[in-house]
Amino acid sequence: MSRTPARPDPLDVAPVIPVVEIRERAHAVPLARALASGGVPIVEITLRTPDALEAVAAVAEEVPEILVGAGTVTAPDQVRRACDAGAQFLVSPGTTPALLAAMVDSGLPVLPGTASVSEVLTVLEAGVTSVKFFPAEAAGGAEHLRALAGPVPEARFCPTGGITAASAPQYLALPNVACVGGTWLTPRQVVEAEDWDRIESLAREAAALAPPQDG
Ligand SMILES: O=C[C@H](O)COP(=O)(O)O
Ligand SMILES: CC(=O)C(=O)O
Repeated sequence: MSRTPARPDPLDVAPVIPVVEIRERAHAVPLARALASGGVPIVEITLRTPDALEAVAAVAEEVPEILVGAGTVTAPDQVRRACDAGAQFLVSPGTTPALLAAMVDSGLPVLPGTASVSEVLTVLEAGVTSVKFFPAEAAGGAEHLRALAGPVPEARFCPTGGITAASAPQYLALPNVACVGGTWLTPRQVVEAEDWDRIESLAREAAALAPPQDG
């Protein structure tokens, strides 16, 4: 009998989840390889570009050393398409009952987006404890998350939105933050120049921000 191997929680892979918009399909595989070589074996490809699902599929197929997820999942029908493409986790910027149900039903690890205590409670009610906090800087930053550690200690966060290499450590120091998300590892001009060495070096710096935490 074959078994589907358990997939790691995306929060436990690296201190940073790189959030990537793929504008050229051919960039997906070398970019993923550069992140993994730099010590960040995880990437969230946002479903914001025409080639995003094919990029997810290419990375899932050709870069087994990285965990590839689909981000910007905003509607239930995108969940099936992301699963069919081979996504290994799903990320949404926000949460609705229908979207949350579809994400949970997928059986994949999920990172639903929240910006309020009520949204966090909704996600916890669905049995999900890995939670995205978006848009982190605009929605209250590290102070917001520090305030949540008392009333909802079971929620583990990946704050995303406006975070940089300079601001990441203040989030990573919080007990309820497992990792942060951000685009700073993959600047658009660096990707367009296909400067994969630079991406690898940015990943190396990000990997050194903090060790991955145990589940
Ligand atoms: O929407 C964009 C990402 O979720 C975060 O981007 P950022 O790290 O550039 O703020
Ligand atoms: C905001 C984000 O990272 C997403 O669109 O999933």
